[in-house]
Amino acid sequence: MINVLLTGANGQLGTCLQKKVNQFPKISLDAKNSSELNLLKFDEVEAYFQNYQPDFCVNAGAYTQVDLAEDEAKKAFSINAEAVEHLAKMCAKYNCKLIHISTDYVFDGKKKSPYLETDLTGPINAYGASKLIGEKAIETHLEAHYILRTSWLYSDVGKNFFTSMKNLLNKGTQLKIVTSQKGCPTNAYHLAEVILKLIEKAEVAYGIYHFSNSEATTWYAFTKEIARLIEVDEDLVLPTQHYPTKAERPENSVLSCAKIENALGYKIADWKTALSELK
Ligand SMILES: NC(=O)C1=CN([C@@H]2O[C@H](COP(=O)(O)OP(=O)(O)OC[C@H]3O[C@@H](n4cnc5c(N)ncnc54)[C@H](OP(=O)(O)O)[C@@H]3O)[C@@H](O)[C@H]2O)C=CC1
Ligand SMILES: Cc1cn([C@H]2C[C@H](O)[C@@H](COP(=O)(O)OP(=O)(O)O[C@H]3O[C@@H](C)C(=O)[C@@H](O)[C@H]3O)O2)c(=O)[nH]c1=O
Repeated sequence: MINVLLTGANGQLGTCLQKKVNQFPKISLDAKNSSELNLLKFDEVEAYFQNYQPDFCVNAGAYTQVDLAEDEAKKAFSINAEAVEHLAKMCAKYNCKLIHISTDYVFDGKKKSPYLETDLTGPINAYGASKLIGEKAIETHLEAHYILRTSWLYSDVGKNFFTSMKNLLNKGTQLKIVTSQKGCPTNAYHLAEVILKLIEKAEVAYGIYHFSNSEATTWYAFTKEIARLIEVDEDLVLPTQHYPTKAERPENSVLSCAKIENALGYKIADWKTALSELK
């Protein structure tokens, strides 16, 4: 068996991983939520590694509130950077491979084509900056790492863009949604599957990988498709060039995902197909 520690287990991705893992009989997942294993309690994290010596750690724990991070930067950095640095050190000390999740928001969004893993980063908000420092800490302290950058993650679990829009549309709320940001929505179950395949496959080269569903869209077109799928009036979704938010978002969030497709021999689904699975 491959013994895997899952941190942040009650979040969106953590929940999807727990629902998917039964399709991977060689993987034994020890799922810990934030109260069972708080990444900020460094002694308790070390005690876990000392006692259980997992083969892999999947870190699904993070501070993910993009706008609030502008006012709570200290908190965002402590979870997304300092706790991640400690986790990487523990993985190095106890010979554990780390799969860590990062974001399209490490880029400034000015590039005119999809972002490659090797492209220059340049976050334009506090959340993105905190996630980038987390990435750098892993690269500094641990060779045996996979950093999976993903974008626009959604599912039927908890509060995310898909569930929020679906709830509002079902109540007949008129929505104004931005057309000025481009990206690829990612079904969190697909990301969970890729993570589990990565663990199972074992010989994939360490480093940074991008993963999202394919075909670029906008938040507006994504929301229109949600409306179509749940069979509410699509005219409830109106386009807007600007939607005021505390944090700035990158204009281009599209990630090039060929590296992971080739490494895993995995055919990435397009975002509309992936979305239709959640109907
Ligand atoms: N959501 C998105 O659109 C995207 C997410 N990502 C990245 O993907 C990963 C998963 O995101 P997602 O599942 O959506 O996020 P969620 O916000 O749904 O889940 C994050 C989880 O982290 C937990 N957590 C927070 N602080 C700690 C801590 N100190 N110790 C342990 N756990 C903690 C939270 O627990 P609690 O609620 O109890 O605090 C929560 O369960 C994150 O790394 C995120 O940055 C990347 C791109 C897009
Ligand atoms: C609610 C709402 C948002 N918007 C805009 C605001 C923003 O520019 C865009 C996306 O909305 P949100 O704020 O919900 O999404 P946001 O929190 O920016 O989502 C991000 O989360 C983090 C964790 C990531 O890592 C990113 O990949 C990305 O998924 O849509 C509208 O245009 N109309 C609306 O009614």
